[in-house]
Amino acid sequence: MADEKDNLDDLRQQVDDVDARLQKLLMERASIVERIAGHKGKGPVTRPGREAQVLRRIVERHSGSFPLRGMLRIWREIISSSSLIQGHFDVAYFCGDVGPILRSITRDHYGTLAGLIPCGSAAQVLQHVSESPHVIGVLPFPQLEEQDSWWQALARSGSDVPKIIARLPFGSMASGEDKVEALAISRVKPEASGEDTSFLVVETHEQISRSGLRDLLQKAGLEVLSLRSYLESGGSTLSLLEVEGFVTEADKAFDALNALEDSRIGQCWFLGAAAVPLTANAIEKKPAGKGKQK
Ligand SMILES: C=C(O[C@@H]1C=C(C(=O)O)C=C[C@H]1O)C(=O)O
Repeated sequence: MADEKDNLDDLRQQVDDVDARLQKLLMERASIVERIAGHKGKGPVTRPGREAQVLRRIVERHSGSFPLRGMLRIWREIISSSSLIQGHFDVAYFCGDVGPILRSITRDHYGTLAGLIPCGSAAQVLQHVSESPHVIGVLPFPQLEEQDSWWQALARSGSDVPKIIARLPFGSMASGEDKVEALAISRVKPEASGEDTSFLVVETHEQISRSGLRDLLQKAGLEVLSLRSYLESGGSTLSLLEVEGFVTEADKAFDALNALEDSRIGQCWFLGAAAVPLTANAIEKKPAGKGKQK
């Protein structure tokens, strides 16, 4: 029931006033971003770790009836537009089996203005990203026991080898498509967000069970969250491991893994790291119902 004191025209005037304030604040934000760009120089325009922190704070602060998913979507748009103020970037995405879904996940995350490059194969995505630090790649999250997966191509050393930098969707924005996940790759180094998982590839020369490999990694201080293996033609096995935390080549855990000196273990590569996405639970726990909040 409308409050008698509320006059409809007044209320609309109040909405218009809030809109004007919001727009002014966004313009003010943009001018601060321009100053940040001045400090960054030629540094990367998108910073996935920092972006995750910004979005997590949105969730923490949220209350009231405005749907949190909508709020997160608005902020993704703000962040991507802010990145584009600083410099151009394109996003090459794989339009294979889950192509239309990957496209909408990519668009949700990188916003209306990002240039999208549809690619018919993961190899094409990798090529675009390898050739330019201004291209981000979006690829399907590797499935268990998938034979020919794109991550094997990242198990190489060198500064021009793309790394995993983000996991999408971050805020479960694409409703109904949440089950499809993707990983973003870039030539720009991954950065910690404070709550991350890392991706490693470990080569093994002899038969070693999944639990055996998990135990070995635990000895090196690495908590394995998931493991996908692929038998190479030469007889060795490459395993993609997702481990808890932000673990890079420079990390002690990585050294410890190399120092195990277990003859079954061959080379190890750091593939990158990604901020842990917001769970549906974290988003839904913020009530969107009327009148529940002060
Ligand atoms: C403003 C920055 O650049 C980008 C835009 C951000 C934003 O709008 O909040 C956050 C991180 C970067 O992706 C920054 O690096 O701080």
